[in-house]
Amino acid sequence: MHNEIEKILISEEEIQSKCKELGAQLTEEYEGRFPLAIGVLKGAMPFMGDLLKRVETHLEMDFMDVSSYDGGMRSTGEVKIVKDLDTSVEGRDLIIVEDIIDSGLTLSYLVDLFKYRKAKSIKIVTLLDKPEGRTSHIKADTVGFEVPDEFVVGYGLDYNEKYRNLPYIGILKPEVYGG
Ligand SMILES: O=P(O)(O)OC[C@H]1O[C@H](OP(=O)(O)OP(=O)(O)O)[C@H](O)[C@@H]1O
Ligand SMILES: Nc1nc2[nH]cnc2c(=O)[nH]1
Repeated sequence: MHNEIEKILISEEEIQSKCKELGAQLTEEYEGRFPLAIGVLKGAMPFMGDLLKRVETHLEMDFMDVSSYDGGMRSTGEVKIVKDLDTSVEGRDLIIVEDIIDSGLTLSYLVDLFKYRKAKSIKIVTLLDKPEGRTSHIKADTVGFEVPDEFVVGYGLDYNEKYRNLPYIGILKPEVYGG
C-alpha cells in the first residue's frame, strides 16, 4: 500500500506531537466543564482517539456518521446523516472533532444542526484545513495543519474507502486514481 503514496505531507511523529499539544490546550480550556466531544465519522476516528487520549479532564464522547464524498475526490454537495448522535446536545459544550475541512459543507451543516438543537457552545477542532477548497463560510477554532489544495489520504482519510489506516497524511500517485 505504501508504494501507492507519492509523498508524505505530515509524518506520524508530527501528528502525534500535535495531538499532545492540542490535548493540553483542551485540558486547560475544559477543566471542570464536562464537554461532549463529537467525532465525525468515518474520517475523524484516528484523530479523535489520539487527541482525546491527551485530554486530562472528564469529557463525554459520541459519534455522528456523515458523508458527502461517496468515496471519491469531490463533494457531492449533499451531506447525508448515516448515523445520528445518541446524546442530546441541548445545553452542552460541544467539541466537534474533524479530520479535514475542505469545502466546509460538512461542518457548516453540522454547526447549523447543533445550533438548532440548542448546544450551549460549539468548538471546531480539525486536524487538517484546506482553505483553498472552501465554498462555505466556516472557520475552525483549532487547526492542526494547513494542507495545499490537493487530495490527501491517510490517518482516517480515504480514497474509495482505502488508506484510512495509514499512520501519516500523504498524496497518492496519480496512476492510483487514473490521473
Ligand atoms: O469540508 P468538506 O468538503 O465537507 O469535507 C470534509 C469532510 O469530507 C470527509 O468526509 P466524507 O464525506 O468523505 O466521509 P468519511 O469521513 O466517511 O470518509 C471528511 O472526513 C470530512 O468530514
Ligand atoms: N480523503 C479525502 N477526503 C476529503 N474530504 C474532503 N477533502 C478531502 C481530501 O483531501 N481527502
